[in-house]
Amino acid sequence: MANSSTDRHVAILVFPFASHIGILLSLVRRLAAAAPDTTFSFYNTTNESLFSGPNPENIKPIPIWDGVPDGYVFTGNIEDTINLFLETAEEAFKGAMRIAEAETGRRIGCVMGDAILSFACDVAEEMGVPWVPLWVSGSCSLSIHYYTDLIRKTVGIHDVGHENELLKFIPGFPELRLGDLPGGVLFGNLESPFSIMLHKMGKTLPKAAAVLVNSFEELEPELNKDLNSKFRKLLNVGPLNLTSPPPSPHVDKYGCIPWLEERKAASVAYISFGTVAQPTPDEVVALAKALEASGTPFLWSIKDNLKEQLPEGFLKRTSEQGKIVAWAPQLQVLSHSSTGVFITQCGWGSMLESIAAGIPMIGRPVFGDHHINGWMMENVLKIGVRVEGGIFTESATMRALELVLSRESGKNFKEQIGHVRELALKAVEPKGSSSENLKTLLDIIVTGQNF
Ligand SMILES: [O-]c1cc(O)cc2[o+]c(-c3ccc(O)cc3)c(O[C@@H]3O[C@H](CO)[C@H](O)[C@H](O)[C@H]3O)cc12
Ligand SMILES: O=c1ccn([C@@H]2O[C@H](COP(=O)(O)OP(=O)(O)O)[C@@H](O)[C@H]2O)c(=O)[nH]1
Repeated sequence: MANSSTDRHVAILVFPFASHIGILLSLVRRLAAAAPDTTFSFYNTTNESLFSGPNPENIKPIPIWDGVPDGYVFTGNIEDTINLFLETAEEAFKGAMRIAEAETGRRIGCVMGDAILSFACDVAEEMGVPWVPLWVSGSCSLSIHYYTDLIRKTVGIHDVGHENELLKFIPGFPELRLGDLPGGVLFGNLESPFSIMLHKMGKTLPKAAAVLVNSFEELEPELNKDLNSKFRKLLNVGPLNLTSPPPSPHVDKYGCIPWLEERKAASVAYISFGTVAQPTPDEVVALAKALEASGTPFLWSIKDNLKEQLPEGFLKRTSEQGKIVAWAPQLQVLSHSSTGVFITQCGWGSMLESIAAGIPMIGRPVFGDHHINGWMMENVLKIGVRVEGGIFTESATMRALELVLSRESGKNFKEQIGHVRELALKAVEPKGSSSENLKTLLDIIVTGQNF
């Protein structure tokens, strides 16, 4: 028996890696504020910092096991840790959901969560409640996971050597290089739990009451039109960095903003590769040489282990030109008037943040959805370029900096991303497409209607 709308209980299943957690929590904060009588149990491996800031009281954090056995020696490869988590996740979540129902005294009436956790569909079916997954990336990568079987059947599975072949049969993709597909579709380890989970997700999504995407309809109209015909409901509810900004602005621990204040307008290259990806040590050297040779002011968020790879004397020679930090308040940096270009790995969250700030990009995709995100950025949205050859060299990086920062082409990129930014801002206005979709979502999860 489903609860009444005054004592609804929604379970939120988290994929606790990369920026997935924060994106999902930002949506749940928005829903919890709009539905104060509904309980949202949020199942995550221990991550106290997430709930250190102000949170609606109707979000109940529920700890789950991360799947790492006692005494396990980490390999340093995040995919190994992800695979450990995925191997025990279904039972861990089921147990935690029973605890949440006992502690709240409320039966779970809807199962939401990261779309990667597609076993949640079976769990919801067993409970007789709707499944509402959130894909934290864009419709471009989501479409490829939906069409994975067709792609494999048509193209065949390859290891290497076919990267430059073109796909021309996926709706919404006029043509796409095989090398730009997410890992685990045709290339890479197709048998890893992570790849298997993404493949299963693509086949399970049509059973969802609604598929949520961290994007906005106007960004990928052709892709959304096709996926809308394949799923019961496709709801673009983003950009979530705009609809649901973090509860408290990031602390500027390393003084990035005061440093930017001293720089000329639109002159600074901000560099970051997200929370997981890293360029190779050789590329760190090439990027550093290009920045020094071009004289481009730079703000570089780089993990300490890579900082040691910087060229001898680079930090001293560029002490007036650039600033190196271990972490930057990225939203505030991208929004600062001194920032002129974002050198990024093309993570979806970072790309949306760059669009919201109106900052053109230079992309160096690393793994996952980065390549297809970079393809969108360069070829469809035309709001930046990917570095020639796909890896940083001194010459290719200097050409990209010149293209985006100092030529007429740079003005075109700035103008174009201004148009895309306007579309994003319009989508999250009270009558915008994403705001309307959020209302539909609330109907589904709170009143149990509209699906
Ligand atoms: O943290 C990750 C570690 C890893 O070994 C692989 C991935 O892959 C993906 C991924 C794979 C395929 C796909 O279509 C999308 C994503 C990861 O997702 C992260 O999603 C973020 C959404 O804002 C962002 O796009 C990141 O760049 C992705 O890495 C994570 C990992
Ligand atoms: O110095 C940094 C580096 C990254 N980020 C944030 O970390 C997230 C990275 O997400 P992205 O989609 O780029 O990739 P992921 O980390 O999921 O691989 C984004 O929200 C960034 O704003 C940040 O705040 N400061």
